Amino acid sequence: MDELSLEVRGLAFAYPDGTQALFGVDASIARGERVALLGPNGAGKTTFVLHLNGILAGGSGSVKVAGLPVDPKDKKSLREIRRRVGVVFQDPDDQLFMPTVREDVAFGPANLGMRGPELEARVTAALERVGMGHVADRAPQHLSFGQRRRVAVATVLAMEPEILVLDEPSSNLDPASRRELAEILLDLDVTILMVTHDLPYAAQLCPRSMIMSGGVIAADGKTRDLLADPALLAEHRLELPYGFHPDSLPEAP
Ligand SMILES: Nc1ncnc2c1ncn2[C@@H]1O[C@H](COP(=O)(O)OP(=O)(O)OP(=O)(O)O)[C@@H](O)[C@H]1O
Repeated sequence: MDELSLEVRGLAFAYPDGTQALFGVDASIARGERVALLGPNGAGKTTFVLHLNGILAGGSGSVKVAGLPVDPKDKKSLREIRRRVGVVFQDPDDQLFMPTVREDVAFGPANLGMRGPELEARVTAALERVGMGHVADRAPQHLSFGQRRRVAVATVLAMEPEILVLDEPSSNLDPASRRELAEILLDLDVTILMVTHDLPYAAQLCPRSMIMSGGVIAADGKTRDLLADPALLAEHRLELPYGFHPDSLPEAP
């Protein structure tokens, strides 16, 4: 098995209207790393993430997930790529559409052909990892936003992904739900790429961060070092919350 969960080389992409969003992105993430992807609005973060499972393609460069190239023309390998790259979207309602939580979490593995006790065990394990076993028989739309986000994480974990990609995981969460999700994520034994504008969350969860700006990776290093560099932050329109000092946090584990 490849030691890299993700390897991106020279990724460039323009939308059909001609907007060039990525200008040659190079990025590698080792298995088991937790990395934050930071950057101002319009930097190209979403465009980048949509290339990781082949939703966007057609530019130049390459993306490999655990050594397997993302090739949208190869339907069989794309299926495997979509199992390996688990994307948790910002809005859980984009991810939850079945009558019960259990069916939502079972949907992906069932699609891969899993049935019976094996499927049940997979669903139970995924829900337990996010502390949501007790809502398995409830309707997703009757859960709180924070609960729905956790269930959305479970739907992805049920696929046993190589890399968990989280788009703004802390958005719309109250402080307690935000902290509880951080504890859950820190406990997972999976490679994580987290797109976020929440710099303290990046500092808490991700030892390493990449700053995307103007369609390239403008900086890549220890989260604490990047956040302690006011000139770098200002250059890329990143701002720490009022009163927040990166030195006040222990380094992410
Ligand atoms: N469907 C589209 N068609 C044309 N241009 C697009 C499209 N989607 C995004 N863009 C452009 O591509 C660039 C990168 O946008 P992208 O959404 O990837 O940035 P982002 O870093 O995710 O921003 P945000 O933090 O606001 O989510 C921007 O210039 C944006 O206007």
